[in-house]
Amino acid sequence: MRIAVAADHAGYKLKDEVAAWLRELGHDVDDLGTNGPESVDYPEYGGRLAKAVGSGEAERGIVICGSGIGISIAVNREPNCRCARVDEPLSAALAREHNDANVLALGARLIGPDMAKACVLAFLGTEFAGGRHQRRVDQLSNLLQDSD
Ligand SMILES: O=C(CO)[C@H](O)[C@H](O)[C@H](O)COP(=O)(O)O
Repeated sequence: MRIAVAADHAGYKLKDEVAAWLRELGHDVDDLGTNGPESVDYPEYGGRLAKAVGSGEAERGIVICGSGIGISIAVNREPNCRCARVDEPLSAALAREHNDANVLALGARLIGPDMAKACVLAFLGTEFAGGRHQRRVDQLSNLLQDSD
């Protein structure tokens, strides 16, 4: 699967670890930065990733900041992205099964690499259930159209 990853300074180390692990698992990973500890702003990196996933360039995205909150808000500004911030695997699976989330947000100051990887595995390994959930996801898209 082609997966884009992005983080701010608080998340880049965890992002690097998750990206290397995803490559070992055989995924194609596009690393959209940041790549060091210098302070940067999460809207820029969330915005880059949102473009990559929203345009279809990447099938899924993973974003990481200190809490996962700011960068998830940034990604959710893109109409074609549904970003879920989670800190345990059941929420990651439900974000796929019920919400067809295509971007996962993690907080590097809140969870460690093992929990992050468990969340990512659940996110990548769970299918959208469709049915009544499709109707609700369609309603989310309609909310954005109505606000134009
Ligand atoms: O957006 C956030 C909080 O909602 C992220 O955790 C950021 O990484 C955090 O705000 C960055 O904080 P810093 O004090 O500038 O390192």
